[in-house]
Amino acid sequence: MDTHAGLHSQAILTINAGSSSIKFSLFLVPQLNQIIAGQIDGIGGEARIKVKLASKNTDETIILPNGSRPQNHREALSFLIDWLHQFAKDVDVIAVGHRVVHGGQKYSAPTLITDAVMKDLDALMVLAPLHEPHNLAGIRATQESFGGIPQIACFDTAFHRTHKFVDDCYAIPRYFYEQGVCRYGFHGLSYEYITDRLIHLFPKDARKKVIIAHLGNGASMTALHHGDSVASTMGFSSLDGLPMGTRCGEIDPGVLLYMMQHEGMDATEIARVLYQESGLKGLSGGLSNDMRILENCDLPEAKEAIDYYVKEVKREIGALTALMAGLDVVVFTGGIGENSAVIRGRVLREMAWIGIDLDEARNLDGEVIISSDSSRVLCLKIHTDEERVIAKHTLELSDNRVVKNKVSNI
Ligand SMILES: Nc1ncnc2c1ncn2[C@@H]1O[C@H](COP(=O)(O)OP(=O)(O)O)[C@@H](O)[C@H]1O
Ligand SMILES: CC(=O)OP(=O)(O)O
Ligand SMILES: [Mg+2]
Repeated sequence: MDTHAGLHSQAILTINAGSSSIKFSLFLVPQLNQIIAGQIDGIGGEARIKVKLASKNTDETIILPNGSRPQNHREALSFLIDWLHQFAKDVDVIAVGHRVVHGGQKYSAPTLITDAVMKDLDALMVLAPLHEPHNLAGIRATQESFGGIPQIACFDTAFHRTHKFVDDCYAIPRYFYEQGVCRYGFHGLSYEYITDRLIHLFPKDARKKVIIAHLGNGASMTALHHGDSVASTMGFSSLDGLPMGTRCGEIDPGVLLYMMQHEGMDATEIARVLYQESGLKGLSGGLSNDMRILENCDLPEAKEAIDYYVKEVKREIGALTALMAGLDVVVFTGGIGENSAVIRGRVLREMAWIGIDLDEARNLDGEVIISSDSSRVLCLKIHTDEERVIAKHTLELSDNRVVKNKVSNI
């Protein structure tokens, strides 16, 4: 495989270590042309590496042979780094940017990673157990493999630090808030990318009252006014809000008390059920966490899981609209938001009362504008690109570091 990047081209590597996959990209500097985009998934099972080379404009999937299949994220990361050293040997990686899901209250912007930063992030691991441990493992793996080059953490929570206190707190004793028990909101890199695209594509609408629905394996929605996040459906952890592939979404805390008091479940068991056995998978009776499979299944449980999903998306659009006192634009993004005309269609048709007029043909064709020309609310489908946001911040911060080093060395 040849990246056609040219010998000793300089590039930024981005790593987005998720709950079940590791996404990676190489961007040439300074223009940030993406030369490789890829993903390792099926970690622990039949691991595959999917690669898209800009030079070929094709997707290639390599099913890893039995002996070399990574069994966990650590093995997958070391496999990925070896693979990159081999297949992108014409490229010099000058900085690595990482998606880090949780930045807590302290980190409201991308940050150059130091030992002190890693110590802070280690302490946040408990708040995002499905993501943060993998994010930090990714950082450690690239620190070992790429030596002293700058490593930048880009936080999912940072985008939401514009919320007012009442949109961030829970109605529990105030000292919990002081301890950091508050609504953080996630998927911020995706929201940042979509906000930039909106400003570029629809400058007159981008600063109005906007809801972005990031519907992927993890899912959340954010209300934006004047381009700033005012509220989001995910809260303290990545469990809250919409139902997800395997996560429950909003739930009465009384259910957790019931699980403890009547089922004798401890925190580890409850966490497993809420993070890994719930959502679409749980409601479909264990059928699948994948919307594609549920959409193509005739069993009533699959239908009910989709009905619940659609109901919750509508409910949250209503709630966020109420908080903004209006709605001008709805954007769908993420794996489900971008690819499922069924889900987009159902949500938008059933919300016609709010001023939405869906254009069925545009929706089926997956066009960017999916509402009719006479719709009061503009409805859009926009592909998200968290990796590009990471690369942009990594370039900015690593450039600064190079300049600073030069200055301090004089
Ligand atoms: N054509 C499709 N129709 C319905 N759902 C889809 C389609 N393609 C992908 N999806 C959904 O998108 C999900 C993955 O979304 P993605 O945003 O890539 O996930 P992640 O949160 O892991 O980044 C899959 O689990 C699947 O349910
Ligand atoms: C925070 C979160 O839910 O992330 P993902 O969608 O990658 O699972
Ligand atoms: Mg995602």
